[in-house]
Amino acid sequence: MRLIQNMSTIAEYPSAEGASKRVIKIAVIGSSGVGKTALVVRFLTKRFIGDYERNVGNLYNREVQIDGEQVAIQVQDTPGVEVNANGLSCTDQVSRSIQWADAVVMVFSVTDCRSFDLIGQLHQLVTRTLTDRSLPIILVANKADLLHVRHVDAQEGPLLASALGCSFYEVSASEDYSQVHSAFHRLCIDLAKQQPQTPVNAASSGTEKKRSPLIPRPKSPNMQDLKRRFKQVLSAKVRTVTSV
Ligand SMILES: Nc1nc2c(ncn2[C@@H]2O[C@H](COP(=O)(O)OP(=O)(O)OP(=O)(O)O)[C@@H](O)[C@H]2O)c(=O)[nH]1
Repeated sequence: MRLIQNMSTIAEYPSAEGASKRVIKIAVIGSSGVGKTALVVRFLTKRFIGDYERNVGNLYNREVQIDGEQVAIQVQDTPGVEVNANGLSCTDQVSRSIQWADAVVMVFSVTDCRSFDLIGQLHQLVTRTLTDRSLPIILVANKADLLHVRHVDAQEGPLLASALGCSFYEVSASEDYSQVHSAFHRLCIDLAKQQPQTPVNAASSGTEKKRSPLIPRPKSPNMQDLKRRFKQVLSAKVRTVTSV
């Protein structure tokens, strides 16, 4: 897989106001060649780059606007899962990504029945991996532009998604940015609503907390004394002037 030059890798996301940015972590899983990398890059850069090397698992970082708020998105592009004699391949790496993620995007290609047939097992892998929590999962059917080599009927995707309790999106990473954007964007909106924003000062900076303006600063006794004496001198002068 080719690394995209204009994507930033950001470790922390402090904003100017001192509050940490929301970080949304998404794992993208599916068979090899279904267009996982193409989808991730399309969502994050708006560009379709058709020629990728086989993905071994790359993490993409990007800041995007969600409902007017600047949000840091991290997307883990996982290696393509295949069925082999021992079951599913790459399950360790994919399971780690699922554990790390706040949401999972399961992808199949409408041109590849095997990628569609694998979705049930991938969904089981997600639920087996997450024994203590559940997370939002969406099902994405990619390569909708390839009508002449379509092998998965249009109604099969939505049926499977509703059986698994997922939202469903049919998209073409190559032809339609808006479809890809709306699938990921919807997921990000739902996640952003779920996650509370934590102030960076309290959580990680180690710097002293800002004093609340409601709590009065303790006054220096010397300053108070000086002010009192200054007032006394002034009122004595006023008395002197009026008595003349
Ligand atoms: N026509 C068409 N081709 C696509 C689309 N999305 C991806 N492709 C092509 O499908 C091939 C595989 O895309 P990748 O994004 O590398 O797929 P992947 O799932 O990341 O594959 P692995 O890295 O092997 O796991 C590439 O040649 C892409 O150009 C699409 O929406 N339409």
